[in-house]
Amino acid sequence: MTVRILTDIEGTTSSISFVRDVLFPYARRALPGFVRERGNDPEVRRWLDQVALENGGVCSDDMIVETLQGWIDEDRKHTALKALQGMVWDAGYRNADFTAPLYADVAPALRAWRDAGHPLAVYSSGSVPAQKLLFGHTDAGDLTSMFSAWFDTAVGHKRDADSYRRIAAEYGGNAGDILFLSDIVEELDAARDAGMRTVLLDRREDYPSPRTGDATHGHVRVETFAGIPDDLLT
Ligand SMILES: CSCCC(=O)C(=O)COP(=O)(O)O
Ligand SMILES: [Mg+2]
Repeated sequence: MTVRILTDIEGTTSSISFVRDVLFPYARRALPGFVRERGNDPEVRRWLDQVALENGGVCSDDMIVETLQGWIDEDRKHTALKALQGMVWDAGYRNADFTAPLYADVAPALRAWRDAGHPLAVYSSGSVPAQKLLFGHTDAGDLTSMFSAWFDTAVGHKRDADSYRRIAAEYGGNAGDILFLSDIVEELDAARDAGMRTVLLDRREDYPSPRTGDATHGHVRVETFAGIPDDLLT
């Protein structure tokens, strides 16, 4: 039996501050120009129309942009916002406005797991195109080829056990042979309810006060990928 690894991004492979202080403000600033230039592109329009619908239907593009900026400020994990953010970040990565910093332990661990035969996959609220952009432009180079599967909120929300059941069905193998890595205990609870193995990433840079005891909800807790116990990988 081969253990398959499924990893979250924000707070797990990359710092929360990169997402909140670099990616989100970039999207917030770039959205008005992006909607002006690409708002009639059907792939963009369908998401803008979805936002308008949630706002009662009839909405100017300026109102849609304001709504989206409000959702960014609230860190809403809305599929339309996430799809649009991915398109906006595309220009940022291509123009080298930023690269994606990974925690130093991440690329070596991913390589070691891949070389040991563990399939690797991502599950993030960020859209699959945004995930591929991030792993394609890391400070450790383009890591996209390491991953064999990518999941976003198209399978459901990350605190819902059914999302993990759907991932297990698509990713292959039994849920019990999938190890999910995340910094959010509620996501780990949902993965465990679906039968997956779980590890809580409790990174000091993101969480200055260690989460121990009851705060771990009984999930194995580590501070880096290097600390993940071998028995969870066999
Ligand atoms: C795919 S990178 C952008 C991250 C993002 O938009 C986000 O909401 C992070 O969510 P995660 O599920 O990775 O914690
Ligand atoms: Mg996270």
